[in-house]
Amino acid sequence: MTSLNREQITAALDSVIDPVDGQSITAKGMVQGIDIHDETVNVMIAVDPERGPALEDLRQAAEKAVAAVNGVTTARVALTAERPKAAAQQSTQPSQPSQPSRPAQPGQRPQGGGQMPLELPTVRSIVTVASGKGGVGKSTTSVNLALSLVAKGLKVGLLDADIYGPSLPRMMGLRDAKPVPSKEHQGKMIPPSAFGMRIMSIGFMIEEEQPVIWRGPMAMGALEQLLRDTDWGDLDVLVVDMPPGTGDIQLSMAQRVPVTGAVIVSTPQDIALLDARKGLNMFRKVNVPVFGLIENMSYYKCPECGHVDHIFDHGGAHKAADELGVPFLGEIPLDLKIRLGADEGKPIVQTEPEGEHSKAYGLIADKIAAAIEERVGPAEAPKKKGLFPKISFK
Ligand SMILES: Nc1ncnc2c1ncn2[C@@H]1O[C@H](COP(=O)(O)OP(=O)(O)OP(=O)(O)O)[C@@H](O)[C@H]1O
Repeated sequence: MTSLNREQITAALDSVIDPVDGQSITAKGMVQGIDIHDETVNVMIAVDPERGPALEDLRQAAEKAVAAVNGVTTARVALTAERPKAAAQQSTQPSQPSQPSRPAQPGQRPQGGGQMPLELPTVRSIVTVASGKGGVGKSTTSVNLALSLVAKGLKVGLLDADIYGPSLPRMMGLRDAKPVPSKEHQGKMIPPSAFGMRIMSIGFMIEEEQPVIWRGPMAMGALEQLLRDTDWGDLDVLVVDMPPGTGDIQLSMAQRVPVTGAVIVSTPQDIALLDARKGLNMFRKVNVPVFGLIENMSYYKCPECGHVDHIFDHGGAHKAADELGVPFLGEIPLDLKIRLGADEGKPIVQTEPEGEHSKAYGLIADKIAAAIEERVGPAEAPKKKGLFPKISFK
């Protein structure tokens, strides 16, 4: 069996012409994502929503071109609509048509391929939490870091972009919660809140046990919709729990979302670190600043006697960070309380805010907040401790 590659698909799409100006859709940067799975190829093409209905012929031509590639048995092409700037602004803030004092996209950077980054005018900064592979504790870290940023007085939102295994509804104790349509901002959803944060997850739309089979373009489309159609309110920082790995979805996510900075979570094992390096390279490729590496499950401290055991090779992430020239943000121990808290919807930073683990998360959050401030300036709202209601578990 021949294995397909992106070059073959891109070459086929070169021949698909946009009738408006006679240019190839690849040359115009309209091809947003190519996802190859065995002999199935999914392609996403970004179009102006005004033109969407008129482009069915173009979509079919692209599908035909991809289907004709040797080895392709199924070709699917989807059109994805990018809202024009004015409309996006209007639907987010109908009562305040312009806000010149605040840059809409503080993390905006030059994009390759003519792709437009998404507009999120009420979000000052976006920090993605990524990992080269699954199961390293990326979601647990995202939740606890987001809570540490809340504790610093920042307005924080949390997006679960882990479409393969959305775990934030469970980790935030929001299993039965659902977003509700916003009365104020038409077409937007108000996401559930917990611990002073608005949280959006694909998990609110699907059952946790239901396997998520969508791939590439479909997944990216769903993610974009989650980001764009959520009423986030004014945020200092949106923390995005990325899907694990460094595939197409992660890449287009990093390209399409105006990310202020990325943090990479790794466990100390070598293999995970190799994956972390891939993650780092991915962000570098698309010019997203990497705020640094976090080593999770770094060591085990016996709760009885205080003895510290380095179950996995300790310090690998620190060494790798030095070698790769990115900051090492800190280490989080392997601890039963962290696991139980995450799995029971009671994150440790919330339940034990003064505990040593919360302090470890807090120190990392300080570095992230400083890195954000360096890029987008200080938070606009005066930092107030206790801005959000304190929630305690009985
Ligand atoms: N520091 C830690 N100490 C103990 N358990 C942890 C720690 N960090 C994460 N875990 C546990 O490890 C498991 C995987 O964590 P998590 O879901 O956060 O990983 P992930 O990288 O987001 O995984 P996936 O990519 O599969 O979504 C969970 O059961 C979580 O409670």
